[in-house]
Amino acid sequence: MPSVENQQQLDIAAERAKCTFDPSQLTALFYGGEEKMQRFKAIEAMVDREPVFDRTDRYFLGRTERFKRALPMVKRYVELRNEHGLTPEEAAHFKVYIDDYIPVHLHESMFLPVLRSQASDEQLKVWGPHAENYHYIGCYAQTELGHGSALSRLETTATLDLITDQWVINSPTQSSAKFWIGTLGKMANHAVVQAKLIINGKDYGSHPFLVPLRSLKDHTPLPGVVIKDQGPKQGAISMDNGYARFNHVRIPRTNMLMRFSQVSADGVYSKPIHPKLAYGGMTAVRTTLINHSALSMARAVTIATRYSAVRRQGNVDLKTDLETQVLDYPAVQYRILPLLSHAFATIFSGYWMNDMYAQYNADITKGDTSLLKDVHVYSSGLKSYCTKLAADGIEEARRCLGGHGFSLFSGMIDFHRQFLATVTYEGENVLLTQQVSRYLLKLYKDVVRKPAMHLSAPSRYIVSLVDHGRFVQQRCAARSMAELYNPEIILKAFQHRAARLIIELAQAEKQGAQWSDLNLECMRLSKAHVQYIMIENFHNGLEKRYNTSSNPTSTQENLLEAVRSVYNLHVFYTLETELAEFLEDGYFSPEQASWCRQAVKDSLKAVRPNAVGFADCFGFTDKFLNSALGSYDGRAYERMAEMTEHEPLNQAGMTDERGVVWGYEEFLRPLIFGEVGAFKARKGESKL
Ligand SMILES: Cc1cc2nc3c(=O)[nH]c(=O)nc-3n(C[C@H](O)[C@H](O)[C@H](O)COP(=O)(O)OP(=O)(O)OC[C@H]3O[C@@H](n4cnc5c(N)ncnc54)[C@H](O)[C@@H]3O)c2cc1C
Repeated sequence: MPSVENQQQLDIAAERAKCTFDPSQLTALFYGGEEKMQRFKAIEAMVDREPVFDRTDRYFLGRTERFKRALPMVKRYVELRNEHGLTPEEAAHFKVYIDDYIPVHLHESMFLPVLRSQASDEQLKVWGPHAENYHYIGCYAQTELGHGSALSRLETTATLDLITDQWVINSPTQSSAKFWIGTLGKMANHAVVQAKLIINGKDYGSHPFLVPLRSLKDHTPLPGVVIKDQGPKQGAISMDNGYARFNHVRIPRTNMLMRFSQVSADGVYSKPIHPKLAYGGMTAVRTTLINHSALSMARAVTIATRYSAVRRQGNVDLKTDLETQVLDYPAVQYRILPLLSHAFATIFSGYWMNDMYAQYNADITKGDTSLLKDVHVYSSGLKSYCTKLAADGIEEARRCLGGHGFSLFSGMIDFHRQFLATVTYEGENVLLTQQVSRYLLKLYKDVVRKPAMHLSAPSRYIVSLVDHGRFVQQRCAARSMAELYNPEIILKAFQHRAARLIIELAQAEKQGAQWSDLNLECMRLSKAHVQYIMIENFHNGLEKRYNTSSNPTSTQENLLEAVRSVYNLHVFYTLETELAEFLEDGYFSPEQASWCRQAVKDSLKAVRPNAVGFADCFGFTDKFLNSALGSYDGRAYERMAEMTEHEPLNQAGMTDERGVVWGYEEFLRPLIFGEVGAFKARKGESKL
C-alpha cells in the first residue's frame, strides 16, 4: 500500500487520467487569447527569474516588512518594463503575477488612466511623458474621511483666484481629509484630487485637479500639504493607502484636468457635453475588475479542487482500505464546483464587456456618446455582481479545505484579503445596483411611451412589458426536465424574472415610495438583470468558441461537452439560488422547481470527473498559487511540512540549538518551577 504522501500523487494522476478533454485547450480563454497567453507566459517566466519578486517567505512578513520588500520590487518592475518596452496590458499582467499590491499600483491603475482620459491633449503633451516615465508618481484622491460614495458631498475645495490665475486647494475640516488613497502615503509626488470647483462663490461640483504633493527634488511634502500613511488594513498590506490635508495649496489654473470641462482665465466655466463623461476612468477600472474576479475565482477553485482530490477523509472503501476523496462528497462539490462555473461565466462576460468598452472608446473619438450609458451601467452591474460572487465564493471554497484552509500556507487567504476591497472601491457594490436599476426603470418608462424605440440587446426583453396583460400570463414552457436544459427556455425565464422586478420597482415608485426606500428592490433587480446577461454571454461565448465545426473531431466534441457541463452547472445553481423569484408569480411550477434542483445534482455529477482538469486549465503556476494545498503535483502534506521550515518562530533567535524557545528562562521556567505563587481555588468567586 502506498504511503499517504504517495497516495496523494496517485490520486491527482488518476484524476488527470479520467479527464475527458485536454485542459490546455482552455487556458488561452483565461489569458485573453493564444497570442496574449504566449506573451504573458514569457512575463511570468521573467518575474520568476528575479529574486526580488520571490514570495517564499511572504506569508511571514508584517506590514512594515512587506512595504520595505515592495520598494525594490517597484524599482525592478519599472526597470524591466522600460527595458522590454512592455505595453500597458503586459505591464498590468506583470503586476498581477507579482501578486502583491506594490505601492505604485495606483499610479498605473488609476492616476494614469484618469490623466489619459480627462486631461486635454495639450495637458497630456506636458504631463504625459513625466507620468509615463515615473518622474511624476501619481495617485487618485477622491474619497474623504467624511464621504466616499456621495461625490456631491465632498468638502475639499478648489477656489479660483482670478488675480493670480491659480486654484486654491483647501481641506477645511477633518472630515474633508482625503483618506484611503492608494500610493499616497509614501510614494506619490502628484495626485489627481477631486475637489469642488468654486468660481466667484459659485459651486460647480466636484472636478479633477493635478496637485503636486511632494518635492521632485527630494520627495519632501510641499508647503501646505500634510500626508500620512493611514495605517493597517484587512489586505493590500504593502500598499501605502494614505491620508492628506491641503491648507490653501496654490496650483496654476491650468492644472484643472480640462478634457471635458474648462475654466478660462476670466473665470468662465464650460461644462462637459455629457455629465457622465468625466467618469470614463472608473468605467475602465470596473471593466478590469470583472476579469480580475474571474481569475480570483479560478485561483481559489484550482487550490480547492486539487486539495479536495488528494484529501481523503471519512468513509472507508473496504476493498482498498482507502478513505473517500473529499471531492466525492456532494456537499464539497456543491461548495466548490459552482465557483468554477461562475469563473467561466465571468470570463465570458468580461470578454463581452471589453468589446463594448473598446467600441465605446472608438465611438467617443468621433464624438459619439451613444454607448456611454450602456458601458457605464453594464460595467457597474457586472462589477457589483462579480466581485461579490468572487469574494463570497472564495471564502466558501476556503472553508471547504477544513482546518488547513485556515493556514496562510493554503494560499487561499493572502490574495482573498486583497480581493475583498474590490466590493467597496470603484463604486460600492450595493450603491451600483441603484444605478443599474434606475437605468432599467427609465428604459421601461420610455418603452411604454414609445414601444418602437431602439433598445440594445441586453435590455430588449423590456419590450415584453408593453403588453402587461400578456406578460403576467407568461409561464415557463418546459414540460420535462430535459426541456429545462433548452437555452432558450432558460434565457426566457431569466428575462421574465428581471422584467417582473422592473414592474415591481415601477409600481412601488408610482405608489409614492421614496427612492431611498427601494434599496432592496434595486439590489434584487440589478442582480436579476446581471444574472441574465451573464448566462446569455456564457451561452453565446461557448457556442461561438467551441461549437465551430459542422464536422467536429472527438477532441472538439469532448471539449464542447465539458464546457457545456460547466454552463449547465452555472445556470442551474444560479436558478436554484434564486428559485423563490421564479416561483412567486407562478412563472415556475413547483414541479419545474424540483427539476431545477435535480439538474444541479446532475450537473455536479457531470462536472466532477473533469474537476481537476478544469483546475489545470486555468494555467496557474505553482509559484503564483504559493499554496501548499493546491500545487500541481498534489503533494499537499509534504508541502505543508516544508513550508513550516520557513516560519520565523522555528529559526535561530526564537529557538536555540537544543530546540528551546526564546524567553524560556525568563517567562516559562518560573511557571514550570512554581516561582509565580500557588493557585488557590476559591469556590464561586475570585479574590478581586
Ligand atoms: C483598499 C481600498 C482602496 C481604496 N483606494 C482608493 C483610492 O485610491 N482613491 C480613492 O479616492 N478612494 C479609494 N478608496 C475608497 C473607496 O472608493 C470608498 O471606500 C468607496 O467608494 C465607498 O465609499 P465609503 O467608504 O464612503 O462608503 P459609504 O458610502 O460610507 O458606505 C457605507 C455603507 O453605506 C451604504 N450606503 C451609502 N450611501 C448609500 C445610499 N445612498 N443608499 C444606500 N446605501 C448607502 C453603503 O452601501 C455601505 O454599506 C479605497 C477603499 C479601499 C477599501
